[in-house]
Amino acid sequence: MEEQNLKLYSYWRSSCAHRVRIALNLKGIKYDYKAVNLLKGENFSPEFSKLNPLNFVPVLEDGDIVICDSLAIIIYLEDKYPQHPLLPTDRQKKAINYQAASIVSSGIQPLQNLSVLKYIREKVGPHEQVPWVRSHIIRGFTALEKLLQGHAGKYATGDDVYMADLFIEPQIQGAVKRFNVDMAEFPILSRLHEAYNELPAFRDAAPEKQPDAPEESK
Ligand SMILES: N[C@@H](CCC(=O)N[C@@H](CS)C(=O)NCC(=O)O)C(=O)O
Repeated sequence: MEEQNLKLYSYWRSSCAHRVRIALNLKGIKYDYKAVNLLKGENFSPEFSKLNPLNFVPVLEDGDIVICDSLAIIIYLEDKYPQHPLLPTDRQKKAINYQAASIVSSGIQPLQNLSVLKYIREKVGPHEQVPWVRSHIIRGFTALEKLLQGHAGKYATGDDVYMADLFIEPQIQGAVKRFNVDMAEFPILSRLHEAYNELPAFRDAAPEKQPDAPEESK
């Protein structure tokens, strides 16, 4: 692992932080893990608000440089650390990686984050939370299956791991573990999920492996 002075503000179960953890592991970059407990509202502390006025994890600190948002962080890491490229050179495959990242990061995850769930729980009703999230996951996964058809190899866009994979796996883990989505409907995604599990960079980034994961999740 390459020695760096990077700090990653993360929460064990955050799928957005999970994407960045995979990128750091693939590139072999050591970092300092700063736990931010979202359930305790630590993301709304004055110190954290200074780092990210949107009060979301992940945040990456690299000396004086502070980057909020997993996609921005991943692009920053890609620029700074060329090892293990996260984008293919083929233009079409590159575009598929951008689309997959966007389907997850704007079409699925924002609709299931804690603030949205709290709003639904309080303003609509607690029973509406899970059906809401599941419907958006299923819609996004259906689009991903179509997008990857004819392009997926061992991984999302061929036989190497790229950006799409970093977004897909944390979303599948959340879908299965937290929202009980039946992956049988999504054969490509199910196959990818199995393949990621073989890779140490993915295994070590998993929520239950993080220092702030509660004992019962391990
Ligand atoms: N677009 C942002 C979204 C960040 C985000 O939604 N983070 C979630 C955890 S995955 C969060 O901090 N939620 C806290 C909340 O909803 O209050 C990214 O990709 O980093």
